[in-house]
Amino acid sequence: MTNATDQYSFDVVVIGSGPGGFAAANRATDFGKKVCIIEKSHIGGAGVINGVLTSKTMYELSMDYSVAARVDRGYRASALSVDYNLVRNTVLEAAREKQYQMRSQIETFANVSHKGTISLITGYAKFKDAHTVEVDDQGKMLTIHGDYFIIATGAHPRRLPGVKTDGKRIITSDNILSLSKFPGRLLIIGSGIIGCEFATIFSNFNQTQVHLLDRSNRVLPYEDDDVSEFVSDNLEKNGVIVHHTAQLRCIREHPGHLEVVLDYDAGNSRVIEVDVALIAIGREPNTQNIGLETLGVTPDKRGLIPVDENGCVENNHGHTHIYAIGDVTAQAQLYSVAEFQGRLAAEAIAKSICYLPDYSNMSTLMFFKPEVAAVGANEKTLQEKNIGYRAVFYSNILVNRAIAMRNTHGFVKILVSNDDEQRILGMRASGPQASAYIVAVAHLINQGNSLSEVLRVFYPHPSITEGIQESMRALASKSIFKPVAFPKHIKVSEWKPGDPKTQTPRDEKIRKSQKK
Ligand SMILES: Cc1cc2nc3c(=O)[nH]c(=O)nc-3n(C[C@H](O)[C@H](O)[C@H](O)COP(=O)(O)OP(=O)(O)OC[C@H]3O[C@@H](n4cnc5c(N)ncnc54)[C@H](O)[C@@H]3O)c2cc1C
Ligand SMILES: NC(=O)c1ccc[n+]([C@@H]2O[C@H](COP(=O)([O-])OP(=O)(O)OC[C@H]3O[C@@H](n4cnc5c(N)ncnc54)[C@H](O)[C@@H]3O)[C@@H](O)[C@H]2O)c1
Repeated sequence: MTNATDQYSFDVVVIGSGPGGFAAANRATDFGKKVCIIEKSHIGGAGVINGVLTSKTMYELSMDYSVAARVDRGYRASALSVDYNLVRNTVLEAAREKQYQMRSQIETFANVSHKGTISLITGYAKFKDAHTVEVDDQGKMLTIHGDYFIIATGAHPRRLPGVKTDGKRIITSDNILSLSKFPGRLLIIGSGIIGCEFATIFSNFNQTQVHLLDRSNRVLPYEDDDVSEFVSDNLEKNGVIVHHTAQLRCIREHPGHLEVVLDYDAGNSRVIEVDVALIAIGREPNTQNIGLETLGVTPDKRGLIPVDENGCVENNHGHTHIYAIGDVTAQAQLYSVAEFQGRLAAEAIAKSICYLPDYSNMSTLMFFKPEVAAVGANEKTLQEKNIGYRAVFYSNILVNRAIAMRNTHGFVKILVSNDDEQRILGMRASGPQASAYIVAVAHLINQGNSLSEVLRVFYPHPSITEGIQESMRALASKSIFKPVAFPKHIKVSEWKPGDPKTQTPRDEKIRKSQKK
């Protein structure tokens, strides 16, 4: 770092220390680069605070609590209680643990005896020109010059028009840790991943009556109907009141409570009382007010920065020396994607690209009860692209390890190409360990493997993954347990272009229930 009257120069300037920025900075040191990370707030971004690590810590605690509360397993905990402040302290302890690891790494590479170095600068960064950013550290201005820049500024919760958040009673996921106690009654607006995860967490602790507003009749609207229905039913079993096909008309603030008016597609309305409303209707990229206009870069209508396959930002004149990664780009808003893209940008700057991302093997873990894991294509995406497939559903009811766990609520659903090769295209899995074994199928997809590769291997017994092998055998009509004997638990189907889209009788069922 060279310092001349608060002016600093670096090979690579990274804006944002979330999973994308942190990975990019550290990979750049592998190439001997002098790097700085500029962070306006918490180190680790949404990868740590008010995001992945804090929500997952809270999830794990809530799952432990819900297991401890069970009375059907031969044991019974007595006088079980939970205190929000103590839960919050444990969550913050987990976040601090990770942040100290990140800071230890940065301090190690602040040492100039290393070939590559990292400096951490605190403040809000904004481009002044193509090679300069200004950093505002609470009024103290710094000027940072860079040969290359990596924009990793992440995303923030989308605002709901007409509803103002106050961080106390009307909140977003950024304010969960500011709550001082479990809300008695919580309305969650938005039934995507964040909405369903917090519905799971708060219902697990069993201190809160949870209402989940689902404006369509599908929670997780991008997943196949059977998966969406499975998740929705589980939320309801856990005590969540799911308001399908409901639109929020307004929230009226009273001194002791919030009055919420919901309008259902069926024509009726309902007024409910809650203590806290959590808005979780998606996240928008942090691309405003960072000086993109000075670079000639125009975000798309969703605010995303246009990039090439390496993450290089394109302006009106073509490629630039600026990269954008993670939640500010068009790919999925996931930790693993931000991290991969960060590493790739650093490699591209060093002209040493190792691997380009193959998004067909991208996986997502969803922290519900039970957990759900997804990799590759689902039926919806294949039908949209007119790609034929065969599908198999195999319930954990038939998997010995799940039987031993007394935990058979789950399944694997695998899609393969509808040809002789039967290449694996995607999997959805739920139940114990689904988040751990999904990556095995990601590898199979990445290697272009087919059903036969799975049939060749010894699957250890008793393991949850035996469901994967038995489901593949069922697709090949070679399974040990037969679909004809267990029609609800082993299902094989196929879809060809021209066939009607897959449907469930759910729409009618929900319309009837809302009219009651
Ligand atoms: C509640 C929640 C739970 C989630 N759970 C999961 C999960 O289980 N799995 C998963 O894969 N993903 C999950 N995500 C998504 C994941 O957090 C993001 O995809 C990921 O953090 C994106 O990384 P990023 O580096 O692009 O941005 P971020 O993590 O958002 O980091 C951006 C950083 O840039 C900083 N910054 C912004 N503007 C400036 C500026 N102008 N100057 C300086 N600094 C700036 C911010 O302060 C922030 O620290 C979750 C998100 C939320 C909100
Ligand atoms: N486990 C994970 O991987 C994980 C966990 C949390 C978040 N994330 C990431 O964070 C991103 C944001 O999560 P999210 O749940 O906020 O977004 P989302 O896109 O997953 O879901 C948003 C939901 O809000 C609904 N919605 C949108 N506008 C609405 C309105 N006006 N009224 C009512 N409902 C409305 C949508 O129909 C959808 O169901 C996700 O896309 C995901 O990539 C991932």
